Amino acid sequence: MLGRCAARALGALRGLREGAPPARSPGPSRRLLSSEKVSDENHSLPKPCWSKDMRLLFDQFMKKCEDGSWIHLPSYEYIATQRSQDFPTFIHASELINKEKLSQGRLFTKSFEDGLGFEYVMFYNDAEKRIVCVFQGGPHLQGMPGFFHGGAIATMIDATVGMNAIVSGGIVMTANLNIDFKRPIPLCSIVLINSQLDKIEGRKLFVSCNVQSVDKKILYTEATSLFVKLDLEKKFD
Ligand SMILES: CCCCCCCCCC(=O)SCCNC(=O)CCNC(=O)[C@H](O)C(C)(C)COP(=O)(O)OP(=O)(O)OC[C@H]1O[C@@H](n2cnc3c(N)ncnc32)[C@H](O)[C@@H]1OP(=O)(O)O
Repeated sequence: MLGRCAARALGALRGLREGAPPARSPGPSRRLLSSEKVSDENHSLPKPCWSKDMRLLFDQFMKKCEDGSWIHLPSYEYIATQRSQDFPTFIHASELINKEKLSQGRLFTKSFEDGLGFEYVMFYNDAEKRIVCVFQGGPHLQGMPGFFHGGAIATMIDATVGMNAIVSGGIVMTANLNIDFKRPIPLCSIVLINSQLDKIEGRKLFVSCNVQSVDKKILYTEATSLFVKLDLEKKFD
C-alpha cells in the first residue's frame, strides 16, 4: 500500500512521468502514435546487465522504501510528453514539430541496448525533496578514453534534477543547467547523483545536485539548475 507521500509523488508523475508508455486508447492524438512500438517494461528493476554493486545499492534503497520515507520511481522507454494531449497547444500549434517523426520518439536515456548506455534507478524522498539516482554508465558513454563523456553526465544530471522538478512542479522544462566537472568519472563505474529541490518561486523551481562515488569519498560533479513550469497557453515557435 502506498503511503500518502508516495501517492502524491506518483500522482505528480502521472502528469509528466518519466516515460509512461503512451495510452493505448484510440483518439485524435493517439493517431500520431499508431505505428510505434509500445513497451511497458519498467527499466528501474534489476536487469542482468546490472553489476553486483548496482544491485546491492538497489536493495539498500528498496529497504529504505519499506517505511514509506523513500519511493522507488519507475521508468519507461516513453515519456508522457509524447502524448499530444499532454501538450495540446504546443504540439498541435507548432509547425516545427514533425508529426511523423514524433511517433518514433523515445526517451534519450532509454535509447541504448541494455548495459551499453544509461542504466539507472531513482529514489525519491518527499519529506526532504530529494532524489537519489543510482547510475551505472555503459561503455558507449565514453568521452576521453576510459572516462564518461561530459554530455552523458550532463544528461543524467538533467534527468535526475528534472525528475525532482517534475515530482514537485508537474510539466516543466530545463531553463538553466550549470555544471562543474571536478573529477573525471571512470567509464562503467557506478555513481550516486544526489539532487535536492532548493526552492520554488512562482513557476520557477531551483534544484541542485552532486555526483559522488558510491563510498562518497570522491565528489565528481556539482550542478545547479532552474526548471520553469510550462505555461500551457503559450506556443513553441
Ligand atoms: C529520465 C528523464 C526523466 C525526465 C526528465 C526530463 C528532464 C529533461 C528536461 C529537458 O531537458 S527540457 C529540454 C531543454 N530545455 C528546453 O529546451 C527549454 C527551452 N526554453 C524554453 O522553452 C523556455 O525558455 C522556458 C519554457 C524554459 C521558459 O519560457 P516561458 O516563456 O515559459 O517562461 P518566461 O520567459 O515567462 O519566464 C518565466 C520565469 O522564468 C525565468 N527564466 C526563464 N528562463 C530563464 C533562464 N534561462 N534563466 C533564468 N531565469 C529564467 C524568467 O525570468 C521568469 O522569471 P520571473 O517569473 O521571476 O519573471
